[in-house]
Amino acid sequence: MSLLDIADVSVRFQTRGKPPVVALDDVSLTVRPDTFSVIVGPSGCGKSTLLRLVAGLERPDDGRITLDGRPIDGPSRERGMVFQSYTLFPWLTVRENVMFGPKLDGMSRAARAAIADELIEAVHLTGFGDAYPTELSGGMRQRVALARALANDPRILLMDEPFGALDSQTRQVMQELLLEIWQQRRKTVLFITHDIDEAILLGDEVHVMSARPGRIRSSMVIDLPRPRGIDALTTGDFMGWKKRILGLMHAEAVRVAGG
Ligand SMILES: Nc1ncnc2c1ncn2[C@@H]1O[C@H](COP(=O)(O)OP(=O)(O)OP(=O)(O)O)[C@@H](O)[C@H]1O
Repeated sequence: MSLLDIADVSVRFQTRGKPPVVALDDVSLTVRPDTFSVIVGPSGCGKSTLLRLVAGLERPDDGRITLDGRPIDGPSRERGMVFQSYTLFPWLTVRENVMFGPKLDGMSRAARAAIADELIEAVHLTGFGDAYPTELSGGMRQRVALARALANDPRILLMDEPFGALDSQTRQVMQELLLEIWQQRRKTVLFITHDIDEAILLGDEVHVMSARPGRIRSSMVIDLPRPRGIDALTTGDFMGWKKRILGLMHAEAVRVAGG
């Protein structure tokens, strides 16, 4: 049983005076409810394009995408987004940013304040509710973005390289936080990264994409035990998965380089 169904999807971008860019070529994948799925692939393979389709920000040229059996025909807060460059509303405080969706839904002040308190605590930002985004570090802003997406109680969380702009230490802290939140809430997540460690650490399923035109090259179920933490990175099983995915990515890089 799948929640998200991506079936035979292709995307071509028209470019002036040149042949169209085939960003995605016949991509199919399914995401089961309450699972964490990761798409990993080289730069330019179409990862962001795929996520933008699911977000409803773009439409496929061929194929179809359904959530709960219903076609996706535009953005909706049932699909929460956390992107690398996702900007918070700078004129709103942390608390107001988190409460933004529930307020649009007409939720009472008390109910949305309760949601904001709970989520601000869940992302370890207790005490920062009245701060403005400009007063926060990059990692803290991404925590707010995550809390804001969760406040809408989305059917699926779409994350496009959300930690890509962070330094490696902050990135690990964010990965642990996301693992903790996922363990507690079991949201369905579709996460994009080009970082193999991140993909294995977070994912129940990892889909490896080929270089352009983007296709799903291989899909695997990562059976590392949960709950997971950063210490999983050094286990033998982790290394086994890493070797396998590195091999796939390397073969792809060689193919593209014409080797
Ligand atoms: N609007 C557009 N017009 C023309 N080409 C585009 C457009 N958007 C994306 N592309 C091209 O489609 C391909 C896939 O882009 P996409 O951003 O989805 O890749 P990606 O895997 O997310 O890359 P990265 O990891 O570098 O962010 C790239 O070659 C890109 O240049």
